[in-house]
Amino acid sequence: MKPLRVALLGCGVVGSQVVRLLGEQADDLAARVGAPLELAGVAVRRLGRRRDVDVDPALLTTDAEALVTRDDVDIVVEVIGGIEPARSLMLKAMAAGKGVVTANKALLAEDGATVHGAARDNGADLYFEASVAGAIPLLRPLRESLAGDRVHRVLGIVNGTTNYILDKMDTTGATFNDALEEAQALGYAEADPTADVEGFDAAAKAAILAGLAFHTRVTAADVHREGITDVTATDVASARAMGYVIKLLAICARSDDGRSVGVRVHPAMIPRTHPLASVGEAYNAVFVEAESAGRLMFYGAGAGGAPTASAVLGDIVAVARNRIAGTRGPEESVYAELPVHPMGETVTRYHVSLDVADKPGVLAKVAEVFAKHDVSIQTVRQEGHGDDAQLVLVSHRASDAALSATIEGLRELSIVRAVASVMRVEGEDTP
Ligand SMILES: NC(=O)C1=CN([C@@H]2O[C@H](COP(=O)(O)OP(=O)(O)OC[C@H]3O[C@@H](n4cnc5c(N)ncnc54)[C@H](OP(=O)(O)O)[C@@H]3O)[C@@H](O)[C@H]2O)C=CC1
Ligand SMILES: N[C@@H](CC=O)C(=O)O
Repeated sequence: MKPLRVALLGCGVVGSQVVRLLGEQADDLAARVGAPLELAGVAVRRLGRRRDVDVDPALLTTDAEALVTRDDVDIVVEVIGGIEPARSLMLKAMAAGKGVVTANKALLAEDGATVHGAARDNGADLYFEASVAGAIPLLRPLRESLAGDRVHRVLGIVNGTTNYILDKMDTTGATFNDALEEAQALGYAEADPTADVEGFDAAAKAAILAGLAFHTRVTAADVHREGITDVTATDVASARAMGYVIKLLAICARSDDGRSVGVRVHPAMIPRTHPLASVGEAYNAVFVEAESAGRLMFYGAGAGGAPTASAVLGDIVAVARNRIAGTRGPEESVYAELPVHPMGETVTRYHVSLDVADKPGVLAKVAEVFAKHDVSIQTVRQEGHGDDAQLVLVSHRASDAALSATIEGLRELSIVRAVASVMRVEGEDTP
């Protein structure tokens, strides 16, 4: 059988592992696909750079544009990252009739409409399993296995770098910066790690997940996003002391009436007994709650070269099989135009620590502010005395707007020296 030829765009952390797997597993892949898979070329930025894998120098090129339209190329794999030139190269490849595989969540979340539109208009395959949660097969189940169900909520840990940092801060007392450096050295972080620690990467993944789960269009700009740069060692330690752990969560949920969706990424305290609490290192875990299927949990390596390359290879095999069979994979299924509601309308709970004057009447004044905004207090306790006195409160569920107005009100109280920390609490009532 005639080989299927793969053009690889990018040979960094992920791309080098794609090259390795294509070489090491050539016989098995040929047997599974029904034809050999051959590398037609590898586009990079710097030809002379040392790589984690041996690449035949004759395959390397800096002319990615020429590579993606070559007649002898069947499948284009984009693992460059970022918006341009990745988008133009993928559009060119699809216009030239190639099947495309990508791990590029930033692009899909920013301009999925253009990329999916090009796949539709050109009758081209577009597979992107590696764009969310690394090795975990998550998008295919959402796109295909759950296509007959109604998904209500998708919730989980979708960024390996921030999970690695928070886990190390919690379990070894590592500093934020040391843990981030380790995550970078291990190949988990984005080229610009701000994307990880400020929550942009998780927000892009949340947008992709929400779009697939609810058959609607969600872009990164629609996602409420908070990163982990404000999470301090003290926050981590006090969460631990109270039986919680801090995780960066992505939460995509239909509203109760089903007419809108909420999509948010922020750090949250979850009880240590919650299944997500034990997700350590750069692992990811995602719950999907569907009407008939009930609650499903997906867990595995969320970042890193080899795990991500595993997902890329799965997509290459799918595209290759489609080409041999003369079929196409699933098109994007966007039929519901569900607005994304503002974060203020989302119902959450807050954990609040206040540095307060240690004198009678303080609790009453604080409680008055909560009551003014119609927010009910679930628990309250005092820690420390005198100059070290702190009130630690956990609210019942209320709209995020009411909760943030409560915090503003507390800041204005003269008996509150400082709002020491505010963190959302998740996972006590639901998984
Ligand atoms: N790392 C991970 O754990 C995961 C990454 N991803 C996604 O995979 C993609 C790749 O990530 P990763 O491998 O970590 O990134 P790297 O930065 O390690 O690799 C990027 C590669 O792209 C090449 N490149 C950059 N610009 C160009 C250009 N203009 N033309 C041709 N080649 C170019 C670089 O070339 P050169 O080597 O010469 O500099 C490099 O080989 C991103 O979209 C990322 O979000 C998804 C899941 C997990
Ligand atoms: N930087 C990302 C890589 C995988 O998507 C992460 O840390 O999760």
